[in-house]
Amino acid sequence: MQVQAIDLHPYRIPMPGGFTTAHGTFTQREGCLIKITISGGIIGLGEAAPLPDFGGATFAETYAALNTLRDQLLQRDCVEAVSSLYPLLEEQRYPASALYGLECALLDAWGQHEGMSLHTLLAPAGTQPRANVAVNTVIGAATTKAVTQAAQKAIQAGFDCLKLKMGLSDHPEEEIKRVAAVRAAIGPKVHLRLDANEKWSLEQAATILEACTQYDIQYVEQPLRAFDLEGMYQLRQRVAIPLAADEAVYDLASARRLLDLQADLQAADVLIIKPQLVGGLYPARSIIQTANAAGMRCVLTSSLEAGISLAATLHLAAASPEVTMECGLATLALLEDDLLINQLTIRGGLMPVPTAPGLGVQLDQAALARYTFMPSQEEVR
Ligand SMILES: O=C(O)CCC(=O)c1ccccc1C(=O)O
Ligand SMILES: [Mg+2]
Repeated sequence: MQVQAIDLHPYRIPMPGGFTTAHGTFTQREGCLIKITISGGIIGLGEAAPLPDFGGATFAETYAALNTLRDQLLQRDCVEAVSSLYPLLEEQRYPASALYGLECALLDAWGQHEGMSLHTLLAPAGTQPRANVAVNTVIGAATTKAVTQAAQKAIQAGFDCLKLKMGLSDHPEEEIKRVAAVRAAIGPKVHLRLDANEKWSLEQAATILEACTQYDIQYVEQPLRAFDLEGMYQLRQRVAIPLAADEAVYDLASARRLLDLQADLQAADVLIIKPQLVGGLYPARSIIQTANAAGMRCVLTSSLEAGISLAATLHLAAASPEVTMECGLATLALLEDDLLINQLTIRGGLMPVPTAPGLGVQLDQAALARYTFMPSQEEVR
């Protein structure tokens, strides 16, 4: 199982409707598709899609790192190559998304070689991976009317969990009214979570969340600035709605810091984990297990990447018995295309996990060709 070739394919996929957070609007997604060929002609797929606005490296840094790492992995045994990535992650020498993309491609190849699907490979001994993962949809529209309409549409499509983007208005009363309108539109049973993307001050957050307690909020993502862990701790004492750290989990070390604080200054009830940021499926799994042992819950989400990396996160969610809340994986529809031949589906709020060996997905070469772009000289270096 020797690594024989590593091919890199930078892609840029438009996001026709955009994705607006309190940080701004994504209108396209850039990443690098990774194809790793091992002996026997098996090809593993991975995707390095950094999120520079969320603490990740830039595309240029990630692409440069992939070019360097490629030379280090060629000719090595596939399993040994996977293990060689984790010390590099600990040393923080390379962007997390580069290491994750390579891990994913190597695990896909390994899984195919073993005839085992990734969720089976990843499932802890003695546990049975799930065949489907419950997912939430995200709603972020300009007006309250558009938001409630989108919420109703999502329910009709079968979602049982909605995430509402907040922080888009400067007036706390408008934010509260929006939550009230959505809860009224979706009825009492559907799970409702909020995401403020760091927009609020401690006082604003306390005002809005106290008023929203009556609307049965599952949790609120990142009400305060990513670095304000002390503020998060204080807010937790003041409001009953569980707080989730999202932007505060921008790499593996930051996730561990939140877990370390758990004992005395607990800054979050829930950790939002993105494999692209924490640097791999195994690192993500170790965070999930440590968090679970410490009484903190984790939710896995996409980084708005294409279907290859999204499928990998889906496999991990299916293989993580500790992850019981809906995962943020309903984001492929935001992209113009997802680079897969058989696209991942969502029915009744559930995403079926591919069952074929490895990732179980097939690359759509024509789609990749459509979205391939040439990085500048500087990025190739
Ligand atoms: O969590 C989800 O439902 C989808 C993923 C998501 O919202 C997201 C994806 C990339 C960057 C930031 C965010 C976010 O939580 O704002
Ligand atoms: Mg978030």
